[in-house]
Amino acid sequence: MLKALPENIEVNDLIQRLDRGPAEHKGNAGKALLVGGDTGMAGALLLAGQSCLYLGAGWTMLQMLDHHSAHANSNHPELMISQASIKSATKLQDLKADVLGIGPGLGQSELAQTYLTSILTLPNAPVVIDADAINLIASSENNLLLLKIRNQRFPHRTILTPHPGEAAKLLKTDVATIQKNRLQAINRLVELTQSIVVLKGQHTLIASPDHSPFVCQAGNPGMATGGMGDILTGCIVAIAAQGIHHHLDLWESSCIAVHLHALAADQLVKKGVGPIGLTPSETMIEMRSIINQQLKQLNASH
Ligand SMILES: NC(=O)C1=CN([C@@H]2O[C@H](COP(=O)(O)OP(=O)(O)OC[C@H]3O[C@@H](n4cnc5c(N)ncnc54)[C@H](OP(=O)(O)O)[C@@H]3O)[C@@H](O)[C@H]2O)[C@@H](O)CC1
Ligand SMILES: Nc1ncnc2c1ncn2[C@@H]1O[C@H](COP(=O)(O)OP(=O)(O)O)[C@@H](O)[C@H]1O
Repeated sequence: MLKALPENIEVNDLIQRLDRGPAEHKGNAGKALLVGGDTGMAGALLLAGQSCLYLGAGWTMLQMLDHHSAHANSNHPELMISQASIKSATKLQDLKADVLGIGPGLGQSELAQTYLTSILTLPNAPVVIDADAINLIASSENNLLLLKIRNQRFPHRTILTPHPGEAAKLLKTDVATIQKNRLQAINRLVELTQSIVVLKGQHTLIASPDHSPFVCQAGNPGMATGGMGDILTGCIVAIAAQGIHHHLDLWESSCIAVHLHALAADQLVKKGVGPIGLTPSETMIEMRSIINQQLKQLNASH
């Protein structure tokens, strides 16, 4: 039988490591960089960025491909948004982000490919690969090779978060085949990519070359709305960025994020916010509430 996520990973114990000491500063919460948001999909990158902000990253920087949207966002002036260009792709090294995420609304342009290559060849920093960045890997043997080389050199520092459509592209099959045997699919995805993998959809699975699959029993069909995956990406990046100083690796950060994301959606449905019309924007705020409530409870019990 599959192990369930909250019990076996002891998510609460992991969340406790995010507790902030009185003298902590933003450097302790980590520098996050997200890349995506091509024309017509700027919202995907903004959602990932806002989620990263609400889940506690010290700095959230966005490299936006759509030049019309690459400017300060008055609803969220905290986000440091700049225009993506071939020049900045090569400058990623200088930015020294603690954790990077690529994919939300990225598209599959030449510039998107340039960023993916730059990020896959960056040393050390944990990387979250989502959406079109996964599609780019699925459609290029060279990208898959770069991913495998990265995993050989820096194991446990890359995660892919495919939904069943993206998983089908990676495995050169169809969505029905993925859904018929999700366990087999995630095992094949881990074997193919040598990465941590989150296979999204009802009963999200998470596995890695060192961890057999766990299932997330939380979550509901209210989550079937555009942008819901983008906020998961932002959340993983935020928690992994804090994890650098708070001793959480990418696997642990991803388990927390998957659990929080689904739990938040379930809590909102219980309150009558959804399933119909549940939004990613509401879900990320609920995720923030849950994490802070849990920290408060854990502190009170010690
Ligand atoms: N506000 C914005 O700017 C937004 C921008 N966005 C950005 O748009 C880009 C393209 O993303 P997208 O959503 O348009 O289509 P995409 O993900 O390629 O394929 C969808 C197909 O995959 C499948 N499938 C998916 N889930 C499944 C499941 N659980 N269970 C079963 N099947 C499932 C399903 O295939 P079907 O079954 O229909 O054959 C479905 O039709 C991407 O970069 C993203 O970040 C979005 O984030 C939205 C908000
Ligand atoms: N029926 C469902 N039950 C549980 N979770 C769901 C369901 N439908 C969607 N989700 C979750 O919502 C998110 C959707 O992500 P994704 O398809 O990548 O959306 P987008 O690309 O629009 O951001 C995933 O985390 C997925 O697990």
